[in-house]
Amino acid sequence: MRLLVVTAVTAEEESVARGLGCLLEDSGTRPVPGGRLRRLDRPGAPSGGLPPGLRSADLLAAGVGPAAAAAGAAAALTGAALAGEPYGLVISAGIGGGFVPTASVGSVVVADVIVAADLGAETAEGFTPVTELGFGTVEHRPPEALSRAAAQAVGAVYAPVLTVSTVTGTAGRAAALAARHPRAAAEAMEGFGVAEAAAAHRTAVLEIRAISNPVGPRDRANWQIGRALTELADAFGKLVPVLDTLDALDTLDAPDALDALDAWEARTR
Ligand SMILES: O=C(O)c1cccc(C(=O)CC[C@H]2O[C@@H](n3cnc4c(=O)[nH]cnc43)[C@H](O)[C@@H]2O)c1
Repeated sequence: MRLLVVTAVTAEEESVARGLGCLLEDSGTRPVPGGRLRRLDRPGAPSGGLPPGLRSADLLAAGVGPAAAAAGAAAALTGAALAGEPYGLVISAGIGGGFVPTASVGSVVVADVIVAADLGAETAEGFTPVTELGFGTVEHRPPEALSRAAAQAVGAVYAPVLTVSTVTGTAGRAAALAARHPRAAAEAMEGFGVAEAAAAHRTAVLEIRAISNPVGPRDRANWQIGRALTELADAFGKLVPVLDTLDALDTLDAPDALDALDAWEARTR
């Protein structure tokens, strides 16, 4: 199974690489339009054949925000498909803000749903999501059994992760988001962009966030970014055994990847 992990910045990419390092070796970089992929490969078996399971991971630091994330993920997914090496799974990963008390600083959240929380219109009655205006979508759902297994392996909170274009900086905004999304555990700025690109390629998506700060009044000096990056690396280390079971996606083209994942989910239930 080939994996693409999209982060915003290289510090997050480095954490993911450290976490996956127990299984995969760094084999350099590959260009993609607008950026470069860092390739981690699994060493071949002595016979020259590759063992089943997770074969490689491409890591992409695509920039901050949903637009940069979508553009980067789409370029990588398209490049891989054209090269005849489509990805079986895309993960949006990085640090994020946690809704207190569900997700405290230092905890990890795996999304059961990835929500575009500010994609819509402001009206006299308040915020209206774009779907109520007759357009598009505001939610992407990761495969349930896979995301649940990932959360369990990592010891993560399993709950909605919101994607916003503006980091929440007031108690009022935090309360408004929590009222609209009472189950939300985290907010970040890239998940929905990555999920849109994955959906266009009919490829499964996960989002994993290590919490660096509470969602609420802006207190940038107290963001615990180093701690969150360590937790992110730890989470990817714990995720390896789950990713290693996804060999069913190995030989399939992207259009079939979701069907293969359904089959995997049926087997593991
Ligand atoms: O100094 C600020 O207030 C500020 C404004 C915009 C962006 C930033 C960043 O540091 C980028 C945020 C980066 O990290 C993720 N992240 C982390 N915590 C949060 C949060 O509470 N809300 C939204 N995003 C967050 C995000 O995914 C970005 O990649 C700082």
